[in-house]
Amino acid sequence: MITTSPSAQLVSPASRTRIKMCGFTRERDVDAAVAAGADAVGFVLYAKSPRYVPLERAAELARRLPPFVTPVLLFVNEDTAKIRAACAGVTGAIAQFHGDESPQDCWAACGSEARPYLRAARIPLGDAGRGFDLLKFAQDYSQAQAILLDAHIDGFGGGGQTFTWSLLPPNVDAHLVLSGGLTAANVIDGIRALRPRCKSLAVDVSSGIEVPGHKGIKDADRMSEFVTAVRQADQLLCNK
Ligand SMILES: O=C(O)c1ccccc1NCC(=O)[C@H](O)[C@H](O)COP(=O)(O)O
Repeated sequence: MITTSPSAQLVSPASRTRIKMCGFTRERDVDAAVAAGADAVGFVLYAKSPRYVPLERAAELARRLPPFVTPVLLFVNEDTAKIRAACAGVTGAIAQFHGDESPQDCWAACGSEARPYLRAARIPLGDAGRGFDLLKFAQDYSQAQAILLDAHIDGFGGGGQTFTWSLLPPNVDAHLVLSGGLTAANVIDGIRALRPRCKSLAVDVSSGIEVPGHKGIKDADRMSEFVTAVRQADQLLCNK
């Protein structure tokens, strides 16, 4: 017989928020992310990023992943042939396009090979976010597995900044990944604000699980705290 404590709550599968952690460079951090409960682990293949890892290194780190934890390869305006080769070199990888890639670029690199991909929507900070047409973006990139919402910053991504979630449209016909400046302290608010607006919501974090001032170096405690906060959000929404 299975018993639970009186306070234990079952989380329905539909409300388990998937978690992607991004910008890994070290073995121990990948292992800690998996131990903490990450569903996906991202590697930045953009040479100008402080979190850049060459493809061979990304492949080596990704080989540590157990089944059902997905490696995600990040690209910024990369050549189609290089993207295809990179994805082929990392078993089970999906791609994340974080630059100015058109729907046709994404399709040529991944869609035509039936490989899932995420498309980043870089949303202007503050009130300027009002001008971003997410409905059109989601329609334009309807072949993407999900639209990853990030803050528009110099350097494309990993900036640790939040955009204004409340300015997003109330109904988006897409799977969304909330990203940009998430931490254990704000992710519950983010999930509560966004989950009702889309088909499904996952979250993505990089700076918020790092040792402060050390890009690409992750902190095991921060990763655990982040996952704990996401699970709290799931419980809160489950009980509503
Ligand atoms: O992380 C980078 O350095 C990076 C560079 C260029 C393009 C994308 C990059 N990261 C993308 C991510 O998926 C990050 O997780 C996302 O931007 C959120 O980052 P943060 O605000 O630091 O949590």
